[in-house]
Amino acid sequence: MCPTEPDSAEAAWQKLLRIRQSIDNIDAALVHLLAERFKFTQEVGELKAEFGLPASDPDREHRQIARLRELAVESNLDPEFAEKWFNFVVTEVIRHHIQAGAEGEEREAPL
Ligand SMILES: O=C(O)C(=O)C[C@]1(C(=O)O)C=C[C@@H](O)C=C1
Repeated sequence: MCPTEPDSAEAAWQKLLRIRQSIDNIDAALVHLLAERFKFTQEVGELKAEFGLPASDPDREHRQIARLRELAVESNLDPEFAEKWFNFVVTEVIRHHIQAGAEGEEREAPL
């Protein structure tokens, strides 16, 4: 048996708990990072709504996807997954931008 492998069910359980602590920390960091990203995209949405800019920017998205796919490969992460994750987040951002634009229009033209 490899010396770093747990040699009993108890040792395996201790190792699982230790690994889960790191997974918990990473999940917390991801939530914090996503919250920060959405704070910034909210600012972008307000800017776009104020100046009548389109909610989505497909060129920017394509450039980001190419960049993130490269970073994923370098980091040994599946580039398909990186692209899916980005598209999932951006779809939500665009939904917020459209909502912000509609609310801005309502404020400008009340019934
Ligand atoms: O950079 C922008 O213009 C944004 O609105 C942000 C963002 C993103 O979340 O990365 C979202 C929508 C656009 O299609 C492109 C990028």
